[in-house]
Amino acid sequence: MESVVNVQNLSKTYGGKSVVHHVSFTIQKGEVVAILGPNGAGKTTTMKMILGLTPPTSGSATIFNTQSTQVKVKEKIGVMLQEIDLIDRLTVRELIELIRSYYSSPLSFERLVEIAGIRRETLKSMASKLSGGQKRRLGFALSLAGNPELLVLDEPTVGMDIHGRESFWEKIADLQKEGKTILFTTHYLQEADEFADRIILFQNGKVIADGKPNEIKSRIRFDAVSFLLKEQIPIDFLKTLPSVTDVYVQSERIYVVSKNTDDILRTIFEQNLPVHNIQIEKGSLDDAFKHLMLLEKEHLQ
Ligand SMILES: Nc1ncnc2c1ncn2[C@@H]1O[C@H](COP(=O)(O)OP(=O)(O)OP(=O)(O)O)[C@@H](O)[C@H]1O
Repeated sequence: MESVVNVQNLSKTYGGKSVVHHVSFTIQKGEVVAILGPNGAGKTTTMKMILGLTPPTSGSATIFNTQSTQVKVKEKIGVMLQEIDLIDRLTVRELIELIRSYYSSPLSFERLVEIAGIRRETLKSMASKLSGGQKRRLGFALSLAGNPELLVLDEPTVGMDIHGRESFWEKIADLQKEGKTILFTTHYLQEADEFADRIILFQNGKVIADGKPNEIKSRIRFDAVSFLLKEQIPIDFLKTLPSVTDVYVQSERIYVVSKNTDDILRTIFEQNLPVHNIQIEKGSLDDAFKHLMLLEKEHLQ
């Protein structure tokens, strides 16, 4: 198989703070891969390092086995970042034509307008005056202008309405059938699950799981025992119990995350811990993912 993106031990530090930490993965031709994780997990920074827009502190990233800053690679990549800077005083039509003119074999104007779902009446509008959703569509058209082999999309559906999202994902599926490789970031588990062949799960700048959506979903599902404290006691020792993967506090309730909730209950009773209102949480997938997001926020504070 042909490797399209190759990331080896990639790290980025901003002002002494590690935001991407020894990340490695390879993406093969024709894969649709989601980089999934909560806000601030390091998804955009990783993407920018892959694209050569931000230099890594250490490690390396290549596209088609070449540094992405080289022109011959740029011809093969289409990119849509979160903030779309649109040149002032150009209409949508003029901007699409301008970007097409940079490439040796661009997609036709009509095809771009059709794929991106841009309405005919929008073509005469000033690009910089478009709504958020319309800007995203235009950004999608521009990313495809050069008929790229690799599409890199940062949070592509933010700001799109439900119909916009549906048609966007249909087009992505069509592009995959044409053999294109697609890498996108998202913080929606559902989006990654439904539309990617593979999910690379980020947390706190690290890859914590990498696999097919079903594998990832089974990784993040969790059970927990939760309780309130009758009196303040140190709870850190709970983290050292063999089956425990996490202990956190939310609205005064202590959550002890473990695949073996019986073990936790036994410890509570054997040690006669001053707790009350004990609950067994059999987390749904959505809860598990929200939990992951919440953890991220607490770690950042
Ligand atoms: N230029 C920068 N200078 C300093 N810190 C930065 C810079 N860019 C990103 N960061 C920090 O790096 C961390 C990771 O940010 P990044 O944008 O990569 O996360 P993300 O997973 O893409 O999140 P989001 O979904 O919010 O874009 C954050 O804590 C962010 O504040």
